[in-house]
Amino acid sequence: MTKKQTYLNYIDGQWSPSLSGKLTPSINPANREEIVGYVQDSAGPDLELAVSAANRAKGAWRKLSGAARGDYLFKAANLLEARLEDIAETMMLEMGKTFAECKGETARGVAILRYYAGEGMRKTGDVIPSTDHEAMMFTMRVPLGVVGVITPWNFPVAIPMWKMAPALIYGNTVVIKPAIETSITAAKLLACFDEAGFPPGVVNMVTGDGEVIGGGIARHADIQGITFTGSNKVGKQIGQTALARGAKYQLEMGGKNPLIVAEDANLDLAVDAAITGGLKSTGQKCTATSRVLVHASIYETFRAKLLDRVQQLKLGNGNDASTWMGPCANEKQRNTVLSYINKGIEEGASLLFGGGIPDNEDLKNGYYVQPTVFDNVTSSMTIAKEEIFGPVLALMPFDNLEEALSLANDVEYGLSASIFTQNISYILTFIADMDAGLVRINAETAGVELQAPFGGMKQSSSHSREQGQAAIEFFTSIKTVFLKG
Ligand SMILES: NC(=O)C1=CN([C@@H]2O[C@H](COP(=O)(O)OP(=O)(O)OC[C@H]3O[C@@H](n4cnc5c(N)ncnc54)[C@H](O)[C@@H]3O)[C@@H](O)[C@H]2O)C=CC1
Ligand SMILES: O=C(O)CCC(=O)C(=O)O
Repeated sequence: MTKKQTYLNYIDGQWSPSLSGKLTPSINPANREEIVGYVQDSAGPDLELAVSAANRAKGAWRKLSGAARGDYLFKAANLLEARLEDIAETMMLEMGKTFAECKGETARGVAILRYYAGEGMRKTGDVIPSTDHEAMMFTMRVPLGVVGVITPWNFPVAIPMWKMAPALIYGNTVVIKPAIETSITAAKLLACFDEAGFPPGVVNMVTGDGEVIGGGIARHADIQGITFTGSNKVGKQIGQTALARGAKYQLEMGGKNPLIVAEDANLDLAVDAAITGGLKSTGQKCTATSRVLVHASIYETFRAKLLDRVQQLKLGNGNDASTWMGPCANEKQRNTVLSYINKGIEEGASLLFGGGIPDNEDLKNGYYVQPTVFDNVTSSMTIAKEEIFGPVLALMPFDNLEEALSLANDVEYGLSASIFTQNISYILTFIADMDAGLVRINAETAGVELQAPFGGMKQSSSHSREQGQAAIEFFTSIKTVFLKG
């Protein structure tokens, strides 16, 4: 057996082992016996070194022009593009998505870097007329300082990139703590920044336990901004810790996203959207469809078409080109999904398909769970309310659009939502009355575009927006300048 590689922290422009001397294996969720490699199980003193390095680097980095910072991002983008296959394969091995999805996501990472590299040349302020005709008044955007980036395992390239790239282009230095499950992918991303020649301390990565390193970032007095994507529980803790010490924070958390299928919908397209939006990436997207609300007049036809398709989905290792859906990303996640499925059954929903661990011999070493469809779901059931983050669809009938929207909005989350219809009045009502940060018409609930603002309403986010030009709002402060000769 070949010895698996150990990946290091990246601090102050150097690859360094944790002072703790401890390592954590990264396990392939498609085969729990396969160790992908080892990453540093870091402790507080490692974080201390990274934050000090970022703090030392921030003065010179913010003084560079946006164009100069953009040049570094362009170089990192080119390196990521050149390593796309390797990084995509690492992502697949660490979290189980299909190779095609991993390649798509890595290409998205390249595009995000290029988009924000270009932002370095765009305006960062406004001229505002002063009441004093001899004075000039304008705003300028200034960086926060050191930004802590805490990311999950479900988009191991895209999420770090859509947080790090805007943080850097607007003049901040960064300390990232990726999810432990996908820390090798993160190390390979950081290698692109290293080889792009970023000055030491501008980007730093410390891998390790969520509470120790992520919590350490939230508490650290020298970190002025924290951007987080992950669970609602951890997000709220980070928000409270940051608020208590006056740091800026941005939280992107869960969703319980509805897909509404009106009586005039193109049923084949709506079925496609329910399947790809709900089950691709094994349902592990905050934008995944989890509730499918179908008009009563077409409910049975839709259900039959959906079941027919779901039964044909092929589970397997992401490296097999015929695989449609991989495993859950880790054992804890599979246990969570199975416990939600059991809750659905206990609370009286009808299990139409799936509901358990597949019994195929070739899948027994992975954290697989069958794609699952429930019928007779009511909005008071746990599976209709809480984020499952797994391949589980809950079908619910409705009689009119008003009822559909009331069901769709009857959850604590408000991230994304879709409707399938050709009826312009339904479309306008849906756009106006759906409480979600992302509303999509005749398209699945998942899939965001990097140049547009992304974020949720209600409990889905801390109400700021990521991506596109909206990112400038979080990663900078506004300075208003009054200038008189
Ligand atoms: N919105 C999204 O895209 C995501 C949502 N989730 C939701 O969260 C559930 C649990 O997944 P987890 O991986 O356990 O998410 P998590 O919220 O525990 O982890 C996300 C990130 O936060 C870090 N973290 C964990 N505890 C922390 C703490 N006390 N302080 C600071 N940072 C901490 C983790 O190490 C990771 O980097 C999923 O079932 C899903 O419902 C998970 C991943 C992504
Ligand atoms: O749907 C997407 O492309 C993005 C989803 C996402 O941001 C997430 O799951 O964290």
